[in-house]
Amino acid sequence: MSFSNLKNARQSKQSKSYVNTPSTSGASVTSTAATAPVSEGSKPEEISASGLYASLPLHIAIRATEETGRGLYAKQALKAGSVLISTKPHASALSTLYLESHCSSCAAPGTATGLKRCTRCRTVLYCNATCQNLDWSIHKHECQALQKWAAAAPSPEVAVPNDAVRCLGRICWRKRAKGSDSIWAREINAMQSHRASIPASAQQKYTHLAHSLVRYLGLSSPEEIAEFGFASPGDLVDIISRFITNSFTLTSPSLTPLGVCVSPLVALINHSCDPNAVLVFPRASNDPSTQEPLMQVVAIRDILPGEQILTAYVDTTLPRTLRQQALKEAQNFTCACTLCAHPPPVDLQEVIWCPKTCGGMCPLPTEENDLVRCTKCQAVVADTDAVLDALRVGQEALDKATSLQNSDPTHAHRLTSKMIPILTSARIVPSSHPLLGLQRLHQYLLIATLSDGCTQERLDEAIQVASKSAAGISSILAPGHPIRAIELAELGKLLAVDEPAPAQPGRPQDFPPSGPARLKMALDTLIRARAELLIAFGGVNEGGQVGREVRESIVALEKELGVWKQGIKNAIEDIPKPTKSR
Ligand SMILES: C[S@@+](CC[C@H](N)C(=O)[O-])C[C@H]1O[C@@H](n2cnc3c(N)ncnc32)[C@H](O)[C@@H]1O
Repeated sequence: MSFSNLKNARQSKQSKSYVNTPSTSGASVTSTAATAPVSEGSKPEEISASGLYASLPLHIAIRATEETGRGLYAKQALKAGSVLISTKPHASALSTLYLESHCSSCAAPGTATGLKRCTRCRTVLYCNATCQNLDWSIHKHECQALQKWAAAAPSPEVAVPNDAVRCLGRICWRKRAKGSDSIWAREINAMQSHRASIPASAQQKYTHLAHSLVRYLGLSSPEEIAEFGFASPGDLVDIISRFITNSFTLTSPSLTPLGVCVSPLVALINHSCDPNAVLVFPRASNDPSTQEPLMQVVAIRDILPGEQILTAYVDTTLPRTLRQQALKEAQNFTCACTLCAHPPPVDLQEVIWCPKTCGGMCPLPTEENDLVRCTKCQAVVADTDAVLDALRVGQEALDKATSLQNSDPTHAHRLTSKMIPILTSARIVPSSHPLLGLQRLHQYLLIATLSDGCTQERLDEAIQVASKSAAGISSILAPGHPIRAIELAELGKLLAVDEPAPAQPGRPQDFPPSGPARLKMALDTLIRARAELLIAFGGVNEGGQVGREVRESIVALEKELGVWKQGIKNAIEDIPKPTKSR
């Protein structure tokens, strides 16, 4: 495989992400339709969809409980790898970083012939006229708003509003066009709003978003606000609250966060840190320009009849304390899933190796509790201050490198290169935070440097880092989780890249191996990756775009290895047979 096949494999997973953020409880739902009449206890109660959600499949029901409000439930057994919901979002917007490189209609990356730029606003680009025409009914409003925004911008850095403002603008224009009584608008209004319980810490965010939206939509009078079906400025806060609570990260088929999108149906799904389903954008459609971006909810475990369908709102590679903190801050609820309520005695997301190297592990020390022991040999960790220091600087470096990854990748790479050995020497286990995050970011930055020149040294280093990331991820995420499947696919693809200067025969090299052994390892890894991709991105989608690419690589590698084996066979047959000596 040539190096170019690796491009687009994965870019950063570390950038800002949207989640479908929840509010306090079912009682605070202010929806106008399909609102949850919450049950007395925790027994889920079936509720009517009130004519909404045309794409709700027959095998899924909307039910509600006192504790979590509405949710989606399986009416029949659902197999891992089956696509539970497939729907186009009501609205989506690319983040500013991707406006130049992706189509603003179908979210595909630019092709070799290049994307076509809107000649009026010069801000959005499209694959072709089909994509442009499909987007025109909304973009015609957006186009003018973007031009006005750019003309008034004090500097080029703020010449385009952020994706949240642009997505909200798209929702408002579409709502105005369809009418407040349309099913489309009723579905938007049925999404949960936190207007009544906005935490003080979030007030500034809401105010800023509201000001930006008013400016972007060009609203200057109550009459203009009314045109969008808002009875008062308070209704504007409501739509912002619904957006913040229910928006999702729009991702590429390899999980790169590309922007934001909203689907009222998918927003009915509640959260678990141990989810049985995932939300992905596999690019499954046969008619990409008209259907994409297509959101799909895929079961990653077998789901029983009556079981609730649950996805994770937060990055589940993070330790429990950070997940809980993120859910509380952004979504105002305390997660009581099995992983949070009954954490395992050794949580692989926050552990160090035993100081006596017995093979056991110790929980991470904290400022409050610095007396920690190996759970296997009971050895006490003596150097807790050093571990705490390493964790603190590791977190700082991860935050800094994450923020610099696109603007100054060299600096970000220096930071990850420096920090990984420090955390490793503090005996942090590779699946633990923040080492895993640093490792994954380092891998992304290394792969990016390969495009400047793929030397054997750089390629081998990228493979070593990818292998550690894949091992760390595999120890904490279940088989078939998309992050795990993509990590394995990336490792396999790196192993399959043609070696610029393979190690000479006879020169032993531990890892990665060279020559045919490397190809065999690539093949095995890609076969494992494909099995997981078929679950993560749906069997009917053949594992999505990445699954289809991996299948092609497997076929190519099998051929290559076949040629090699045949070559050996031929060479053996060509060796003249020793003649019998007299
Ligand atoms: C995106 S909505 C999900 C659908 C929502 N239950 C509804 O009725 O519209 C997020 C909200 O659901 C609730 N929720 C979701 N997962 C929860 C969980 N694990 N525990 C408690 N509440 C949860 C929270 O109230 C949250 O504000």
